[in-house]
Amino acid sequence: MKPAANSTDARTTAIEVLCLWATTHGSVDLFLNSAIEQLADIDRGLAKTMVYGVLRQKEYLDYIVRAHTRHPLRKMKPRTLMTLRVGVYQLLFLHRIPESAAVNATVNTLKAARQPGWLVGFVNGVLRAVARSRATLPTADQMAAQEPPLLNHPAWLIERWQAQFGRDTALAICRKNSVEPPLTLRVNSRRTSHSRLLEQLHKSGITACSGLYSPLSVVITTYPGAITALPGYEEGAFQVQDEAAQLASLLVKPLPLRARLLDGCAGLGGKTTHLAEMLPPGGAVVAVEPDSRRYRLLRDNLRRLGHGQAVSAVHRDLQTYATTRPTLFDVVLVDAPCSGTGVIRRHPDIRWNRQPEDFAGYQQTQLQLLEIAARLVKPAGALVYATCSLEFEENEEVISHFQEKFPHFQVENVAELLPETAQRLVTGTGYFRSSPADGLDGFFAARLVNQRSL
Ligand SMILES: C[S@@+](CC[C@H](N)C(=O)[O-])C[C@H]1O[C@@H](n2cnc3c(N)ncnc32)[C@H](O)[C@@H]1O
Repeated sequence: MKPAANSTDARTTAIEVLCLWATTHGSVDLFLNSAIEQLADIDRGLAKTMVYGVLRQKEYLDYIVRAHTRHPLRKMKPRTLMTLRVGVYQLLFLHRIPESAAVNATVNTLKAARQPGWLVGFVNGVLRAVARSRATLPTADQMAAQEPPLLNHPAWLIERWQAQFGRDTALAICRKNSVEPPLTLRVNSRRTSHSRLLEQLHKSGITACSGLYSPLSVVITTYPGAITALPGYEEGAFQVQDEAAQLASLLVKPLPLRARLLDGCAGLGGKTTHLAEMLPPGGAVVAVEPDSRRYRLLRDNLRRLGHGQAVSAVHRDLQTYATTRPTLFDVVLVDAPCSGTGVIRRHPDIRWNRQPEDFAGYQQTQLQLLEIAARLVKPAGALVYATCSLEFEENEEVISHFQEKFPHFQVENVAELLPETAQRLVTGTGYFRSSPADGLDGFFAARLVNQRSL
């Protein structure tokens, strides 16, 4: 059977992206975003599903490949190994794809790449053998539950999490990271209401419900299409954002009338736009982002969500912005660059890209940003520090090092700022800490108040 040209494109794209990732260990999202541009919507979704799926199940897929060939995986070229992984992933996880299409279309990518006949025959043979035995193969869930469990994470990271959180939580995090997370939206309360957005989604046949933790959240369990095709997208009715990130932004409250806020690491504006929605009358937000691609997307988001007036976007780094000596702010948010170990379920390459020695470097950057930000906070104002990392070095340790130099910034317990449903995510010290084990992205956030009086 000859596969449709488009489905071959999705597989070729997935394999090319995975090969590029394997040789550079760069961000798979950046590779994917540029590679899928020329694909049709349906193929974009399939290419992304295969790339993310292979990264989430890499060790399990390798276990299955190993069981069907005597050829050592470490001696295979990246294209061979990635083609096998993409093929096995389709056979064992994408049940909507017929077996013959999964095998033939995957093998055809090798022919299109002018690979030698013996290699095409080898990959074809392995995939057909997996297809024949698939009813009797152990599932990924069974392998994750056996002793020792196969968890699709590097051993050093599992050990690190076991030391920090205990064995049960570490294993729960790994298991959650191997499953596709839901798509979560934050309602733009300036444009629509929670119930209206839910109704709009239901009318379009999309199953959605309220989240468990954040009152503004709408959770869509399965949606294979493009975000831009969701009803309400163009009108700015929502922002895609995990519930944990939505809760972290609540730490900027309470805000005085005409409050001035600084988002010191704005990124694409996930939190900037939330801050704009919380602003009291006469308030304003300054959003700083040095990366050109992110800055452009930040501007797009501000326009789409209708915050062009209230937010001034600044294309600089925080250090340079601070040298302009701006008027001091009521609240400064530092949502710092970090290892991202809390968002591995959404960015599955992170688990394979990080190394144990990376955390010290992140800590240094985070402390530097926090110290610059602290000098921009008004007396009696607040500094909110957040990361999407699970690591102690990037969170609690950053706060304690910061306080050694800035003892007039005192940690404030954030329990009162969070909804009842999120109280269990407040630590004994008064920080906000979520984990994939709770069904959320892993976030840390702290609120520090400048005790110097006016
Ligand atoms: C964790 S992301 C921010 C995510 C964003 N707040 C959101 O909610 O969507 C950190 C951001 O900090 C930016 N960044 C890196 N170095 C910076 C610096 N020196 N000053 C300001 N921002 C910086 C990065 O480009 C990145 O966009």
